[in-house]
Amino acid sequence: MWRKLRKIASLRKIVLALIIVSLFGLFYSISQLTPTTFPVERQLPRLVLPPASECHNEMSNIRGFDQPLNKGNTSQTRQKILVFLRDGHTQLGRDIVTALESIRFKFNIQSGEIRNLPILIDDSKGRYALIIFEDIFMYFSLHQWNREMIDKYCLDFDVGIIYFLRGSKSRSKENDVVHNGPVGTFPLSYFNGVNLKDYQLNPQSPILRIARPGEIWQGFLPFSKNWALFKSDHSTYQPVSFVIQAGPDDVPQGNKGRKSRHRRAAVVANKDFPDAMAPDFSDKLVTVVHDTGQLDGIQRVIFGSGLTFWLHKVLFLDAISYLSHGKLVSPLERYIQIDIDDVFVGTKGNRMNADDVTALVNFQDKVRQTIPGFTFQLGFSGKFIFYGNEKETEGDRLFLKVHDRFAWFPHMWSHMQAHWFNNVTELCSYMDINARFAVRHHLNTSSHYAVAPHHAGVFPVHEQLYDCWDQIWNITTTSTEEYPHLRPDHKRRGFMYRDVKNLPRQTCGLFTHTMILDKYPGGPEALHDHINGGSLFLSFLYNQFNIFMTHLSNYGNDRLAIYTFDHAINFVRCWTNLKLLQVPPETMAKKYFDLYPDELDPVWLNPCLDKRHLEIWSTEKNCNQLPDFVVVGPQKTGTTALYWYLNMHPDVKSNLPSATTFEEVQFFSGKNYFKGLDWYMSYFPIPENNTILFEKSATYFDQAVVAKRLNALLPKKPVIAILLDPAKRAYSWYQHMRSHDDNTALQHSFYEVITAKREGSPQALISLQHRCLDPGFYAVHLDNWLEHLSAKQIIIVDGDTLKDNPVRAMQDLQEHLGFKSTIDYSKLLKYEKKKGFYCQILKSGKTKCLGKSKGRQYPEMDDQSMNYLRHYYSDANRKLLQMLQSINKPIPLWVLEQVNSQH
Ligand SMILES: Nc1ncnc2c1ncn2[C@@H]1O[C@H](COP(=O)(O)OS(=O)(=O)O)[C@@H](OP(=O)(O)O)[C@H]1O
Repeated sequence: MWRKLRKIASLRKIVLALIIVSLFGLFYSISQLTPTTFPVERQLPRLVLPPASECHNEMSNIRGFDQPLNKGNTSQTRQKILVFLRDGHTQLGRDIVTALESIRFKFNIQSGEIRNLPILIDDSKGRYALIIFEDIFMYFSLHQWNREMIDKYCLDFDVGIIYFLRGSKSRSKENDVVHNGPVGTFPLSYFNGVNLKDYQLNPQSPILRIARPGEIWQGFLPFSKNWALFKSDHSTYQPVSFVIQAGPDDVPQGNKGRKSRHRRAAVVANKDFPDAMAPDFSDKLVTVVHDTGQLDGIQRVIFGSGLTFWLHKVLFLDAISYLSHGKLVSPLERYIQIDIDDVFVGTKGNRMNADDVTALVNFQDKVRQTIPGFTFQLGFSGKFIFYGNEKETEGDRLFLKVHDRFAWFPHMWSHMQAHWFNNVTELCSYMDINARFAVRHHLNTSSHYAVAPHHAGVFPVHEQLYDCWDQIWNITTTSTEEYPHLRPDHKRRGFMYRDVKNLPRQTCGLFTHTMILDKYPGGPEALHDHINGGSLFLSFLYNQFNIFMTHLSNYGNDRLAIYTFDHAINFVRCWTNLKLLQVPPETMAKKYFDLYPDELDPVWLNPCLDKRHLEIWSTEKNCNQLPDFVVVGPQKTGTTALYWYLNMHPDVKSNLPSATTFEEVQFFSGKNYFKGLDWYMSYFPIPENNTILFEKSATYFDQAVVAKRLNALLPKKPVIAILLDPAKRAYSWYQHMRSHDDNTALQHSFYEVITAKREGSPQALISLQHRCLDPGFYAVHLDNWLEHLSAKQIIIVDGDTLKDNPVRAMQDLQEHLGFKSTIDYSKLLKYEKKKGFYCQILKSGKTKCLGKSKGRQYPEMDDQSMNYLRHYYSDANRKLLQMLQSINKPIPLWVLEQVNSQH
């Protein structure tokens, strides 16, 4: 009995103990439910793809972030690179340019044989902070005098040089030819013809900044037989990276028949190449070398191959930063935002179920360990909630339950594209339904960020989208990959329109139709390449701000998006010192435009010239409603007369008049540009067949920004500039201001105006002087036009001929413009003695002249002013003559006279 009782008692104890243990366990589990874990609602997650493994180099970050750069004097050089490229378009040349454009370093290219060096110094400042030679032998084949000039420049301005020396491919057409020999006159030799593997960075190299040593890029390095390997006895040379010789087994098999062409590489014994460079790495070969400048004071980095291998792209940026002493440096911070589009959208079977939502939350928590505060931005279209199958409906419910784990941004109520709506009220009402959906479900949309389905409406601009974004959501930030164009992707940029900041969005390689890794376009290898040093990695490398767009379906199925970003973030972490960060979209936009203020102003493009843009442009719009040519001025050269004459042609139609600036739209030059393309197009009629549209705004010619803008919107279209003796033009402007009762012009003689000292004179006087004199530096302005337009596009009209013989001027012009039918202006124009100018012959036989404000009556210019201006413009006119001759343009008689009179 006692025994029984004892047994029962001990059983009770066990049960009690079990209860206590379970309670402890429960308590422990609850206590562990910190925000970084998430209660898993359903077991059996669908994740089949393995997570990324840890880096090998956790302890090896010797210098950590922001290691000090090569110290040197940077105050005497500009932030620009001089690049010497070989003739023709080589892959390496393109890679260099793409890398520089991607990281947005400014550069000047000199290509082909170098006879004369470009100007290196102006105003005693070095024009370049770094020099790059695509081929080191270009440098050695320079005339000694030029080479010495470059060396002296580098010494005087503390400027470094990057060279590329590629093996057989760079210098000979033969493949697999073993070359070896000295590297020019440097105490350095090279050889190639060896298959290589296992790329490794030298942790001791001071060049490394973005590149983080410690990992080994294992395996065979494709095309490495062409890589040059360096040897030297001199301690000025230090290795930046190492490789080792691959054995025959390391060569990839059956790789598109490549193997058959491989000759067995002769084993290169290290002793054959006495080497002071890498005593501790005796089995290693050096393919990127740093000349520390011990010999001649010039620091150099020499790449033994091109930039095809991804790590060389990283080292290239590091070499630029190091050799320019940090003058050309990209910050280490990389801001990341990952948008998930189409939340609640998607066909049955392609949406996320509850497990996927859980996996997403858990992944977000994991990313937060690397990127503090990382939060996915979810773009929703409320209409389709609960449209999935049962499990997906559960997923939707869980999304709503854990809504506060994410940031939310509006997409469109039913994933509609903004440009389908020309009626703004209708568009806004759809947005409003989505807004009410967000309120109902407490979705946090406080980021003032939105993304338009298919980018529609953002660029090309659909005003209605901006209206409704403002009205319904108070949107301040968006992102698109369509500005200025989708491709090339490294040239995507940001812009601001109607106070909405548009950030460039990057492509991450996940598509709506890609569901699983096995079916990834190009196979899983393609995605892995993309992550491991390929385009996704390069996006992190080159862009300080990365907004990636992904889709809901990529987080269901095999959760390819989680896999992709897990591995991509890990790869960046392991191989670079880049610091991954996240800030809210508005803050990101602010940071972006603080860094790239030049991008704030949009540049309008013709939507019809980009297929993708045309697809997301309202069908009610018509690109034919744009001018076929533009008269650009300058002011007071007879532009109104020309405008009037052109309008007399039955096929030619000008823009409609403006309420404020009359016959001129003045779009490209001032504030009107920010009113957008629709505004500009509204000034043109929809042309009939054969109609030729044109615009004239005399303010365009001398405003530097116009050429770029005009050519962006109207590429290849002709522009017409009228050149009149700049002295006469200046005087005409002065008289124009007097007749407009301008106080300064009334109070000062012309001579006083043009000779006023720029220091100490009243602002109004200086301003009047500028407007009189500056447009007359025709060569300077033309030079700017020629930077953006071809010489063929520019038509020069002689202002004197236009005034004194408009019949001839108009005949010439019609021919230049290639009009199908030309008209005879002698039947339309007649010199009117009383007016002193040509006037239009009316049907009645009477004449009609331009109004009083054109062809004014005023006294002739005084001799003193005339002599002053002759001298003032003498250089400018001589340059104009040279420029017109060099671009094969007819020379106005007055230019010849002015220049000849100087002799
Ligand atoms: N046919 C005809 N009728 C009237 N005026 C003519 C004509 N042809 C050329 N000109 C010259 O045009 C000068 C005015 O130039 P713009 O029209 O370019 O001036 S503006 O910039 O638009 O204000 C104007 O300058 P002013 O003489 O100073 O008034 C004229 O010299």
